[in-house]
Amino acid sequence: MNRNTLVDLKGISKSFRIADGRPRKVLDNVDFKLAENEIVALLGKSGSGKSTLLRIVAGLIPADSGSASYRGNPIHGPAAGISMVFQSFALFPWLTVQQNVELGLEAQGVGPEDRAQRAEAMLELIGLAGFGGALPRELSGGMRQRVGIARALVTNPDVLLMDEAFSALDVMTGETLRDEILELWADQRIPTKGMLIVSHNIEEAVMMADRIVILASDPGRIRCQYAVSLERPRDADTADLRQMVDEVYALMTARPVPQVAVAAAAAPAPVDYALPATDVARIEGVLDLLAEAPFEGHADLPQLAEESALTDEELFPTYEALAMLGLAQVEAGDIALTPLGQRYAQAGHVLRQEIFGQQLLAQVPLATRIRRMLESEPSGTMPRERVLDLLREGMEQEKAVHTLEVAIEWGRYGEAYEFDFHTGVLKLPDEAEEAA
Ligand SMILES: Nc1ncnc2c1ncn2[C@@H]1O[C@H](COP(=O)(O)OP(=O)(O)OP(=O)(O)O)[C@@H](O)[C@H]1O
Repeated sequence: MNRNTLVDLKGISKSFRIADGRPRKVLDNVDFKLAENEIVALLGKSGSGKSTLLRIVAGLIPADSGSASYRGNPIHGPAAGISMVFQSFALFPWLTVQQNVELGLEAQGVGPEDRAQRAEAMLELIGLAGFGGALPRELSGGMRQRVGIARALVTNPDVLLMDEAFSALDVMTGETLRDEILELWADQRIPTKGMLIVSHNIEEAVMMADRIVILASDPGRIRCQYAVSLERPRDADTADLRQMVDEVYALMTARPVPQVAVAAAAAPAPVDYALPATDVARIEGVLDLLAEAPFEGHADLPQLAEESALTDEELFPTYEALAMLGLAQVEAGDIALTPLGQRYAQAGHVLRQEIFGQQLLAQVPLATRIRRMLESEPSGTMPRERVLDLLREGMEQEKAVHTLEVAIEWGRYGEAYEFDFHTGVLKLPDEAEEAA
């Protein structure tokens, strides 16, 4: 084994049982190494298995197959050299700050005096001197996460894992904390030799990591890697860094939007594609933002993200929806309204609904299919379960339910079909029923 390898994952696969008892593969044959002196960020869509991968490295859950080792030793349960910081802070509310930080040391059998001293020193290092006696609820979110970080660092971990450690904090607090950790790392004031972080925030990944690993979804696989060869400390406003953020955005959006059949096609269109997790309000919000100054219909994705109040996790499915509906095109880290998208931006409510419905039926096979099924029913109605059964042939229950919810919201807005939430029945819109 290479002496510099801290964590080595080979052929890792992991499935979870989903609601209907069927296994769902979350990670598929993942090979990954974390080397000494390296910070690696894992990026990927929600559900691509990033946290699962981190939890396998932390020894919190086992892989189904493949091998996971830390410094050459198989990982079977939490290893003494590996610590984790959680998004939710995961503090014990009834323990003081000092007691929370001491917990990790207690688990390692460190004596009370030594524990107290080390916890105090760590609290000082992390900017919490004097707060040892406070309870978590008396602290702000940023300070609570400092406690979470102190608890992870007090054991002098060789490897630090961070699962969206800053995403529950406001932007400024998150950035300050992130920069402080990077400073401790760069000045070698902590003995940590490697970090593996999960993030939803592309800029955060570029600011922190030496290497970014992008996971594909369903099941999670390593899709590509990106080296961030910039000196530290990094400045978010330099041209080099912006360029890299752009490139990572481009990689994240490189997924081809499925080429879909039009409504007039003779064969029923496939409906095994999960619809993006977004709603009409977001779709129109992003479209309006894109249409306005300074973008005027064309934007660099990171810039658009900065201007919008949405997270990357909310934006990506929305871009996908805009592209699916033929209202925008996403290419190489840029998004541009199509001529139809421009028209949509200028339209009033009624015309918007009309364009939405027309595009939905022309571009989204599931909507077309629902409409055809309704048209072939003498009553012009059917229970939602019929669509769910159809969706379940190609995807698992959770995704099928979610996809149907999206299809219903979009379909109701575009007046492609109606839905009665009390009875769970889908129905042709009145005018279509009269025409049928
Ligand atoms: N203990 C579990 N039991 C069943 N399913 C699980 C469990 N843990 C995770 N999953 C499922 O596995 C998939 C991957 O989850 P994971 O949290 O690893 O993804 P992620 O990429 O970290 O997502 P996010 O960015 O939303 O946190 C999800 O569909 C999730 O619902």
